[in-house]
Amino acid sequence: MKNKVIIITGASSGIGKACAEKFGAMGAKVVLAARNINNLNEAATQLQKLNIDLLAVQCDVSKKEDCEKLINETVSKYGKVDVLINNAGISMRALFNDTDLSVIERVMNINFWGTVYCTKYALPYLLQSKGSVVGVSSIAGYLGLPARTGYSASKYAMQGFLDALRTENLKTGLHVMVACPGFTASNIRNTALSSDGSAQGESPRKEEKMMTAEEVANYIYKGVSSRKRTLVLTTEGKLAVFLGKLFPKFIEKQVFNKMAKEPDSPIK
Ligand SMILES: NC(=O)c1ccc[n+]([C@@H]2O[C@H](COP(=O)([O-])OP(=O)(O)OC[C@H]3O[C@@H](n4cnc5c(N)ncnc54)[C@H](O)[C@@H]3O)[C@@H](O)[C@H]2O)c1
Repeated sequence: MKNKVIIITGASSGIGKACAEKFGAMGAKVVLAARNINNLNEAATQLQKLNIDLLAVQCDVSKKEDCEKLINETVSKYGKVDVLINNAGISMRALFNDTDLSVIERVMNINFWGTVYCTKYALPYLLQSKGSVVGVSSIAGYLGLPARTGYSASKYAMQGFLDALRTENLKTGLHVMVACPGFTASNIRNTALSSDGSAQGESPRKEEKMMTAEEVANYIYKGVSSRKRTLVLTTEGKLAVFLGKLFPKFIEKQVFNKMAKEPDSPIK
């Protein structure tokens, strides 16, 4: 990764920040993209202390013009793009029947459209470098998770988009990877949207028992380096994806029962 230029969206926390640290530590030039300027500056300061060569760009991935600016500023500073990691994401927890449509739209705008916009503007440069596009998806992109209709829809859509892009580019040298972490300790469950669009403000799970963002970043780093097609990161996840294809009704029941047991679950 020495001197490769890596753009990471949602890079001020969790998996995105851990990826920035990992790729930066391996000699890459890292472009941090995040919405909140204070969080972005804080992450940039921490990474600069590790002597990582970086550019910080304020970017709300749900806005086309921000994504275009992100790619333009990257190319102005570094002259190329080698890897784009579409990591920015938001979740939700509410039954569809109770959920305001604006919640589903917001989740789609960030998780799906954010990926499409960034990829669109970066693609000419990625084709030149025969680089990599990564989508940080989820098991929710393989299985329809209850109380996560918008989240599952956004990750299925992201995966469909990236799978089609990969097929379209079989002869161009572009590498496309879908990474599906299992439960990973982060803010994603705290910031998940409720039925009215407010943040949940708490996690229904024991975060300390989950994979760490650093572990996920190591897998993503290895996946990009060896140009893997997909990464499903936990044994439980691998099993669920595999069995979900063979025995969909059985897996639906398992998923329902498991998620109905979460302390604040709306599923009955
Ligand atoms: N943590 C998990 O259990 C888990 C599991 C599977 C997949 N994922 C996926 O991993 C990715 C990273 O999530 P995380 O777990 O590190 O949580 P996180 O909340 O720490 O990271 C998400 C990042 O995206 C940013 N973001 C949200 N909306 C944005 C926008 N409009 N523009 C730019 N940035 C925006 C957030 O500010 C945050 O920095 C997400 O796409 C998530 O869906 C997480």
